[in-house]
Amino acid sequence: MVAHDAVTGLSILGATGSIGTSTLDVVARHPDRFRVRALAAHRDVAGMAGLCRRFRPELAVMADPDAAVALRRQLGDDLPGVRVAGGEAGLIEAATWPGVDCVVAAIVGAAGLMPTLAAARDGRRILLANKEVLVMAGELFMAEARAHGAVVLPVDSEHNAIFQCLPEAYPARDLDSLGIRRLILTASGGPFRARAPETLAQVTPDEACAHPNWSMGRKISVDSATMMNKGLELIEACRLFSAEPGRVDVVIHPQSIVHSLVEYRDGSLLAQLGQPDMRIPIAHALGWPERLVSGAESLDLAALARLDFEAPDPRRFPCLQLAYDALEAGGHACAVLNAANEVAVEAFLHGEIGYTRIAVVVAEVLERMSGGPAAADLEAIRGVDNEARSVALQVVRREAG
Ligand SMILES: NC(=O)C1=CN([C@@H]2O[C@H](COP(=O)(O)OP(=O)(O)OC[C@H]3O[C@@H](n4cnc5c(N)ncnc54)[C@H](OP(=O)(O)O)[C@@H]3O)[C@@H](O)[C@H]2O)C=CC1
Ligand SMILES: CC(=O)[C@@H](O)[C@H](O)COP(=O)(O)O
Ligand SMILES: [Mn+2]
Repeated sequence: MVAHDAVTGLSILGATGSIGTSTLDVVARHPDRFRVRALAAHRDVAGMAGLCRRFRPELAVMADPDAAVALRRQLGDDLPGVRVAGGEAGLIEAATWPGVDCVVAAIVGAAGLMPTLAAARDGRRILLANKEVLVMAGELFMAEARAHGAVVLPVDSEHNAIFQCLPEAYPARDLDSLGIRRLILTASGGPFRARAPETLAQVTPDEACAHPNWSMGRKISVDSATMMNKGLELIEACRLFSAEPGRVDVVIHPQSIVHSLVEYRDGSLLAQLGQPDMRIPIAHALGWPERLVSGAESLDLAALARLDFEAPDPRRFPCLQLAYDALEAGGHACAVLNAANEVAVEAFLHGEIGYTRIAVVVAEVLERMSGGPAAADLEAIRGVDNEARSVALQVVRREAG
């Protein structure tokens, strides 16, 4: 076992969310090992105030400036030592706060791009849950991380599973030279895996968010239902592991026990299994290369009795096909896919469009913006993201009206 003599300073971006809460649950089990120095969220002032009282960070950031004012007021005289900041500048401050060794990137959506990129440029260790960063700006982000010596550890359960199944020589050697034939992402199939397709137009946001195995935020839960989540994860895998799209496959595994697999050239498949509990990949990434207690229960294989696998049906899950199409189109298509999906999911969650229209909106935006070159820099990426959002909003308004 590698000995550790220093306390690891943490910054948790998205601290009030599902990943943020699971991270803090693991961290609280290791008080001698971690010190929470910075926390950031959007506008959940009560949630953040509670975390500040419990973890006493040096910095607390609310992305919404009004929420930052409310947090300062709520903390009152109790915690004068906590600096409160707001806005995107505050998020970047949290990502680069002094004494932070490790940044947990767990903001949902494109809002996480700037702070996560700032952490990469500052050479911090990044525990990456925020897959949208890799989908919209994966090439730039990974290049910046490499250039500044930032280690990126995947928290997304499938990518963390793959990382655990790769040999130690990764990433110094590429997948081919390591004898790797395929990366296989498992997908639960979500709450509508077996539902009659003709009834899907009527499903409610709460039904779409009722994931059969995982408890997660609402945006990723809808993505799991449409299987856009697996599409985003396909792109995430290509970018994280420098894999060509043809080397990454998706298989439906309804139990979410096998979290993903690596197939080697000799035909061996290595898999990581565990309870569907995000504290496992989070603890793996927090402790890496050591292993930490996560709080997750052991897996009783005999009680499980069976593990099932099936091929995804592209007619039931058009969003997965759209992600394959965007990868194949290249250029700015993945950034367009991500932005259009964020707008469409938000519109569905607010009751503005039906569930089956999410794929329709994304497909139309991809078609209208097809053929654009890869955005060369951050400004260009933000430009594509903005344009795709405004095209998506036009489509949503037409659909809703
Ligand atoms: N949940 C899971 O099990 C998994 C999640 N992921 C990924 O992790 C990320 C987080 O997911 P999850 O925890 O489920 O999401 P949640 O919705 O539960 O939490 C989102 C977090 O991000 C914060 N946030 C939202 N918008 C902004 C913004 N504009 N600026 C700053 N902070 C913001 C929220 O703050 P506030 O509470 O104040 O709104 C909250 O802390 C996503 O990218 C998801 O795809 C990946 C694998 C598994
Ligand atoms: C926990 C996690 O990593 C999620 O991304 C999960 O994989 C979602 O489940 P689906 O397989 O249904 O997308
Ligand atoms: Mn996942």
